[in-house]
Amino acid sequence: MPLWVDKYRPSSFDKFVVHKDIAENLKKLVATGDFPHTLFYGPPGAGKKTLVMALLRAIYGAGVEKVRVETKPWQIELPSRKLEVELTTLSSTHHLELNPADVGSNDRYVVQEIIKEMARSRPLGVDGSRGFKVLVLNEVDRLSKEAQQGLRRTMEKYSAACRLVMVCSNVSKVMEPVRSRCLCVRVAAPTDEQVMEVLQGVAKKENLVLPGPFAARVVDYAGRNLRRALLCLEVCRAQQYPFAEGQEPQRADWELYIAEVAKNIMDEQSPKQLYLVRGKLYELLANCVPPELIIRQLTYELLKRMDDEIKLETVSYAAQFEQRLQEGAKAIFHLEAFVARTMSNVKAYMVSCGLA
Ligand SMILES: Nc1ncnc2c1ncn2[C@@H]1O[C@H](COP(=O)(O)OP(=O)(O)OP(=O)(O)O)[C@@H](O)[C@H]1O
Repeated sequence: MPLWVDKYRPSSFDKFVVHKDIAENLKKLVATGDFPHTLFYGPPGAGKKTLVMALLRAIYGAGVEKVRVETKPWQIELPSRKLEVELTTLSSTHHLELNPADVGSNDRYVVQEIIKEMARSRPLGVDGSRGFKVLVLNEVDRLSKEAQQGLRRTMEKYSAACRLVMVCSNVSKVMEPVRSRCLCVRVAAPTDEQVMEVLQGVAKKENLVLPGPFAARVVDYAGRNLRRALLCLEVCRAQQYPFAEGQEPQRADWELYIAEVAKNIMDEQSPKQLYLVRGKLYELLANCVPPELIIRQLTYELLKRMDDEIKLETVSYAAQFEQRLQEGAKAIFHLEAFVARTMSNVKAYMVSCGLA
């Protein structure tokens, strides 16, 4: 049984509930018979992947949905040595999808090699004209600078044989020369009203009665992330149905853990407490919670617990340390520095109020 997020993903542009305007424009673009390299960017759960899938379907028809998942080694000839990297790809006869950042520092070779290989096997159109294949690259914001430079060169060289469709959440980490060679499509987070509309649509198709106050709580919990909203609704459905008006969405374990870290920071500000919090941050990282998500969620939980006077400063430091996180290598340094700075601010504020 597919999850609701997959089951109710609109497959064609006409069925879109949100981003109808983008869908309409892409539809017109495809109708011209060609389209440029495209870069979709926007926050998690905003609907980027759904747009990419609908775009592929609009170009090639339902055939693109018959995909093969393969993990195969790629042999890459370098001037000095032979390199072998293993990469998982998802492909149909018309397109290939991959996550080049998964191969770490070898990403630059992978990007060039795969595009070259694709260009070699250029498909024929139904009328005998030479068609093009689409290469979908996910998380291009995680690609190294060298890989992005390679991408830019290959994009130009093979533009007749293949089109790139790139997806990322942080567009500022994609270099300007790549961005300027693409049609950049901003996929904004849906509004709370739109998330509600999607939830109501799914509830209707599943024949569920969705009480207003409960639905509003799910929307609030989702924080304008459609995937989160749908997953939450499905979990709640499994836990208790009929839904109760006062039913609370179940929060994930990592979220509860971060809430506990925020509580630790607000309870005591000392080197000993910082040491305790460091252990918990390591635990989160070891469980593959992305550092950017940790800092964002931690800030959110801290704001709930602190006085208005220090909120602005906390947000400003969170932004500063998040940027260092993006630029630096060791996430734990920046996370811990943010915690130490917050503890220091909270302590100074309490002293100034005569509370400590
Ligand atoms: N336009 C839409 N109308 C209705 N539902 C949508 C729409 N776009 C997305 N959804 C629903 O939201 C879910 C999440 O969307 P999607 O996977 O496209 O997000 P994303 O931006 O690619 O997220 P991430 O960056 O985290 O991978 C989809 O599985 C689908 O069910």
